[in-house]
Amino acid sequence: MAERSALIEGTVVASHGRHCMVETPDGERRICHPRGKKSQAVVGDHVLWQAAPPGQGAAGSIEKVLQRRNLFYRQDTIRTKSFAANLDQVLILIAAEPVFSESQLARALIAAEAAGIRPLIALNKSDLAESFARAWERLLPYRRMGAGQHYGVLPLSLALSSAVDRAALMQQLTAKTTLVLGPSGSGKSTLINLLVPGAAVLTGALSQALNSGRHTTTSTHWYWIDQARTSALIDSPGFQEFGLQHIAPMQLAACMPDIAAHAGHCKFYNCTHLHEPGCGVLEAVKKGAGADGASAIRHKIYSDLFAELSHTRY
Ligand SMILES: Nc1nc2c(ncn2[C@@H]2O[C@H](COP(=O)(O)OP(=O)(O)OP(=O)(O)O)[C@@H](O)[C@H]2O)c(=O)[nH]1
Ligand SMILES: [Zn+2]
Repeated sequence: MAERSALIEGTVVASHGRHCMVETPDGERRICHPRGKKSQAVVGDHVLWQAAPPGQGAAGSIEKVLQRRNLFYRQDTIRTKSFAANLDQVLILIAAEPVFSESQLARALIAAEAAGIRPLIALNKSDLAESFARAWERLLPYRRMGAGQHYGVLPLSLALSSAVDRAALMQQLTAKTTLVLGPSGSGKSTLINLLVPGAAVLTGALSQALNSGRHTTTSTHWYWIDQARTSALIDSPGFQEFGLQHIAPMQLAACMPDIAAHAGHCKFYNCTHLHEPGCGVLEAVKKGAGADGASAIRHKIYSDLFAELSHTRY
């Protein structure tokens, strides 16, 4: 029987289907396959892997996925998509154009809250003055949440003011692992290329290695953004159709900080904030989007989601 080689620690830095690229602490990278269903890993996972026995190829095997600090995922009625594990924050990049879907933004933020991961919002293309002003206005409730140490919105002009944006982003990203999400066209590639010169070439090579030579862009990638390899960005597709089936309707309010802020004032402890008398949230909505009120649009997103998550529960 061939002697089993030692277990080596590593971090998953790319994944495609069942194939992973694992990086050791000293920066060496190796393609690994999971040993069984239990060792199915996602980008950001810390794993124990093993080299193949001599003469059996270069690919290693993932023997164990170490306990996760968190997992960012979405879930529709039939499928779960895991984006990445062990994150410090999720950066949601939207832009003045194309016009972003507030429902999609809200869903991603709720998923982050539910997983206990800090969300950040950045609004790109500030050079498109008129549409930027409109988008900035739409983001008022989210900018307000920023005042309470929550979200805040970082204005960017990635294609134009690169040095300024680079500094502003590095301030947020240094010494952290950050997942970047955003709708198509918001500037994700521009952002990655600004922080990781040569990223496109890197990604192409990784995708080819993992996908047996065929080029693909539908995988998740980890990039170091500093020499010391303490700050990382993870680029992942799949911002659309952000299912939240893993969240119970009664858990929703706690995942929306501006709604939660008023939920403590409700008459009933199990208030749904939809129709009850003496509801603190409904009273805040009546006051409007002022400083002590709540946004009607945000409450509409809340009630639509509440209905969606209630209907599909069985
Ligand atoms: N006006 C303006 N255009 C920008 C800015 N940043 C990026 N763009 C442009 O927006 C378009 C989309 O940028 P990408 O970086 O390709 O966006 P993406 O999010 O990677 O898009 P997908 O590849 O579709 O996922 C490109 O034509 C960029 O040149 C900006 O600050 N201002
Ligand atoms: Zn209530």
